[in-house]
Amino acid sequence: MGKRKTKPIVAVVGRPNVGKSTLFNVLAGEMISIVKDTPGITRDRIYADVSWLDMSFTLIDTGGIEPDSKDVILSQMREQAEIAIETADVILFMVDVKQGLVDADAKVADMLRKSKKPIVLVVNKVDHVEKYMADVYEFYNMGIGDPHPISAANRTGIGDMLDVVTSYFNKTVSAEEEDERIKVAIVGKPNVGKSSIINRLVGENRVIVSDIAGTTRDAIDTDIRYNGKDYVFIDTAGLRKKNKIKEELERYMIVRTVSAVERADIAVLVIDAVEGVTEQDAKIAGIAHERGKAVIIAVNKWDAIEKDNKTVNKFTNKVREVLSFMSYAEIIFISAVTGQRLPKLYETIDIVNENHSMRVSTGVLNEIMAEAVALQQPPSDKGKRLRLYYITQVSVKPPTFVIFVNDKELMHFSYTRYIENKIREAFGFRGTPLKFIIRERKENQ
Ligand SMILES: Nc1nc2c(ncn2[C@@H]2O[C@H](COP(=O)(O)OP(=O)(O)OP(=O)(O)O)[C@@H](O)[C@H]2O)c(=O)[nH]1
Ligand SMILES: Nc1nc2c(ncn2[C@@H]2O[C@H](COP(=O)(O)OP(=O)(O)OP(=O)(O)O)[C@@H](O)[C@H]2O)c(=O)[nH]1
Repeated sequence: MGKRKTKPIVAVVGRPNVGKSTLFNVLAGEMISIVKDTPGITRDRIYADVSWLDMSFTLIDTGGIEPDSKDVILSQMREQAEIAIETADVILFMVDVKQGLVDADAKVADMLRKSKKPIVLVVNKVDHVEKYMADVYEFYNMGIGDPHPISAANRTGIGDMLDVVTSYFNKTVSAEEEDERIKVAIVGKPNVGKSSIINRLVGENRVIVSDIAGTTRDAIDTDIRYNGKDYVFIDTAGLRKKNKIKEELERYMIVRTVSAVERADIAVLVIDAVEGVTEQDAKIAGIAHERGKAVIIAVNKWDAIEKDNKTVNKFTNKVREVLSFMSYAEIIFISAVTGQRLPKLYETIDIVNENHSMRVSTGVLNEIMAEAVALQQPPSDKGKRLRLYYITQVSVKPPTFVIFVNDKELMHFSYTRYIENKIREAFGFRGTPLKFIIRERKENQ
């Protein structure tokens, strides 16, 4: 433990109507982990966490809006495929047995093949295997490997398909585990100054060319050695804006943010000081929050606003209000243009990195919990009082605690929050979310 757990990313590519949403619902369905205490985040099904046996991955639906002409379909699919190639560890290419092999599929298959990414060809709507098997074989002609028949609607073939998908995971995971560099995703809506920050950081420091060459997505990774430590900055800037309608842009922004954040330990959320903090910032922040990453809120363009001695406080309060679900996040005020407080950005990265992987001994945790319980009586309901028996930290990144209680129903969110605050008072855990798992245990166990 203590190693970074990177969840692989699986992107679904396919023409309209082949059944992507249906598959998405089958895989994510009830398992979709909506974080209820993250307000402002209406989560459309752009991405979801999926578990299969002992593995888990992030599923991304790259499909945008419904196009209406054949030309648009092809160009849209190309966009989807590009996003998938850029962000995914495994690409799930979905076709429809009832429509057969169409030209657009073949063209996209060519693109995917060239990317050298693992591709799983999934043939959907094979509701009767005997009836359709001959049609399934036709898809061998695409030259991207074996077609895997499924019926998303009937939920058949899904397990075999997942076995193939997950069989590609191990290789990437072991390579990442060797990696001791501090991984920082620079996220934020367009035009807040993400590239400017990275350029400024690069300008002042030697850049080491990434040693994992050859993959498209490393093009957006920047390695920097600073004060004898190695950092990787993962960029989400430079979204191609041409020909994009608002909803599409937003989808791509989210897909890229999820992919960057997933590969990082720390997310630096860049906010534009001139524009102030917005709901769009909250949406991006929510991605880092629900993924349990350490978070630094960097208010950029600080050079560009009029300031008096109350400005920092006012801005801080506003950020705390809009991003109330991440009160743990560090806030700093920077300028990519003047370089103001960029050294402090590194300092803050180091601090939150340490806190994100900090471990507290069980003995000390139980002392703190006992004290907390003595100070504020746990809640009761219908004559039954909550009892907290034991607390232990089970993992890091983010720090995760298990609390054993007599009755889970009695452990209200507010009391968990109270215990969390006591733990933070004692240890800080600056910049990192904490996770709590509540377990029931019999009185005399
Ligand atoms: N017979 C059959 N129909 C299916 C199956 N899976 C999906 N469908 C149907 O195919 C249609 C399209 O499914 P969707 O999941 O919406 O397809 P999509 O690829 O997400 O489509 P877009 O949102 O347009 O990109 C729906 O009418 C589904 O009910 C299947 O396994 N068998
Ligand atoms: N005054 C001021 N302007 C800045 C600062 N940082 C960036 N800018 C300007 O803001 C604009 C956007 O900066 P970028 O670095 O391209 O922003 P980005 O977030 O990478 O944008 P996308 O590529 O669209 O995601 C540019 O005109 C920059 O010159 C800053 O600290 N102060």
